Amino acid sequence: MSADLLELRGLSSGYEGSRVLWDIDLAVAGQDILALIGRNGVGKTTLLKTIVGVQAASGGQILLGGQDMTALPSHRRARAGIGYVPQGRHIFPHLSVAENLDAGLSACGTRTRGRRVPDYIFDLFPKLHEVRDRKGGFLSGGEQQQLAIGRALAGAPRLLLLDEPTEGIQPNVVDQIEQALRHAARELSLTIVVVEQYLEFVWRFANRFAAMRDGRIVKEGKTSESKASDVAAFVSI
Ligand SMILES: Nc1ncnc2c1ncn2[C@@H]1O[C@H](COP(=O)(O)OP(=O)(O)OP(=O)(O)O)[C@@H](O)[C@H]1O
Repeated sequence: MSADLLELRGLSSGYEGSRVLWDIDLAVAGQDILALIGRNGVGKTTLLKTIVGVQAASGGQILLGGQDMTALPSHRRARAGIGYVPQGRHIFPHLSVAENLDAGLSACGTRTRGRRVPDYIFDLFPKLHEVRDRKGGFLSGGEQQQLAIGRALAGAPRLLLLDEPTEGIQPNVVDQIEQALRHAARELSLTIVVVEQYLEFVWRFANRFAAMRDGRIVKEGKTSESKASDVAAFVSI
């Protein structure tokens, strides 16, 4: 069993006047794929944003490989190896695919050291190579998702945070994305935390799950030791 890559200790966070996360303790071992599940509004996105530093923690600690990230700004966390694919993808619509990927390198400071977008991004997502000169805004939803993942992987993160990667994507493209992520996880020794409502995908892709309710983690386990139907109550209304 590898040591924990990500550790959250008593993590709290929220927005002006409303606390959303309450004393979250979570340990994610190196190369684990952990799915965060839960109904709309329980705080899954807020948890990812707090880990990545887009949202400030109001208490507790975030450790990556034992190093305290809690007080670091998000660009320093990106340099330390945290990659993030936000919900809704947030690609730059007026920039080309190649420029979007370049932005992923800049975000983690590697562009300044003269690196180019690594070839493995195009090996993982051959479609991105085909459309490398096309503006991001002209891509299909599935292509945009591949681009958002490629952009996050361009900086060779250790930890990849994915927010609902299958949302609004047709099943055959979900399969392609799943295969590419699996391949990337293996080749790049990635640890992944994925927010996902689509339990079939979770049970194929993740080896662990953590279910959230009202800003707290209320159930955790291995996907191999439980059934998707056991946790369906945490995602359906
Ligand atoms: N920018 C914001 N300002 C104020 N409140 C917010 C903000 N973003 C989210 N919230 C609130 O925080 C709570 C948790 O939202 P969050 O998006 O983290 O939930 P979620 O589990 O990811 O839901 P979903 O599955 O719908 O994305 C909700 O009550 C939401 O209304």
